[in-house]
Amino acid sequence: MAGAENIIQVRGLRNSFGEQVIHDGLDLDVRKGEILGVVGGSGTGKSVLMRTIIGLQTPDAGEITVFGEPTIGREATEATEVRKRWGVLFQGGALFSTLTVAENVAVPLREFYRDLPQALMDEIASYKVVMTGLPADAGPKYPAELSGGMKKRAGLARALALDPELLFLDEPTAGLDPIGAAAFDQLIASLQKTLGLTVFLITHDLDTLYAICDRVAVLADKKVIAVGTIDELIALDHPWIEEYFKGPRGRAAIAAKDEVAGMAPRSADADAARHPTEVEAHATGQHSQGNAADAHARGEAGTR
Ligand SMILES: Nc1ncnc2c1ncn2[C@@H]1O[C@H](COP(=O)(O)OP(=O)(O)OP(=O)(O)O)[C@@H](O)[C@H]1O
Repeated sequence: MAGAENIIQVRGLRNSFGEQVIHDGLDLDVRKGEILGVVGGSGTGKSVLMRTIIGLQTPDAGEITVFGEPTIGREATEATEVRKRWGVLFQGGALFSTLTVAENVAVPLREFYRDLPQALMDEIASYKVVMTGLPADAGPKYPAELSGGMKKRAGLARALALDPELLFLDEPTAGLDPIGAAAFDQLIASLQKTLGLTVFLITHDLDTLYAICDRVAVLADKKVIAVGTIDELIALDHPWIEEYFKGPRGRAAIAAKDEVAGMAPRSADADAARHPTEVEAHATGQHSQGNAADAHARGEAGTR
């Protein structure tokens, strides 16, 4: 993929809240048409990174371009054209509880296309509802009437309202049961393929990483310490990465993936050995996260 077009480019990003430095010298490229998984221990700043890329958080320093347009320090009104080209599924879905599903989906349409006739807005909303696998009668329902999985789908329908080219997903499968999570993974993969989307996907879910991500970016030590395929990452000598992918959950995820593929069980080491790394990594050997992977896996709500 050398020379692939970067849809998102982050350089030298620094974010802090008071004394707490979240990112320092963070670089990241997201390539056109890929599903990039973003992982890291709790509090490493995955959501803050996403919020900064989409312009909801102003960093102390750094440069970010999305579709070649700078997003930092621009008023929402200035960046309208580029904002229309992405959709966001926030953690937990972030639906407006007083609006129906269809009204939630119509929110971005109202924001960007005020003059759109109501009938057309309704039609687009119903189409997006069905597209995300919700029953057609989900449109008039309120979020409180939906299951967790349905809420995620409604949030995804809203994220797709403007036919985006780029999708930001913040922990889309958190809190879903394994079957619901696997179904949601497949929905993302099939939408990505059908619509040719580029996807920035924050997750703690190893099954999601194995099932649908083309590459994975690892956040630790205030930076993206490595980016690559899982095989490439596993081949790196970094304690957090090793523990994350080769810990109990990592091994279970590999076994599940192999079972789906009808392959004999193998180990993460064997996986890595098949692909000697050429990772585009900034693997630095810094490892202040220590046992974060394990702690993270234990504390994570995802049940897979
Ligand atoms: N608006 C804010 N004001 C102050 N601190 C904040 C703010 N937003 C985030 N933080 C802090 O920044 C750090 C990174 O938060 P963030 O939500 O990005 O972590 P994360 O990697 O997404 O974590 P998790 O995996 O638990 O969701 C945390 O310590 C958080 O408390």
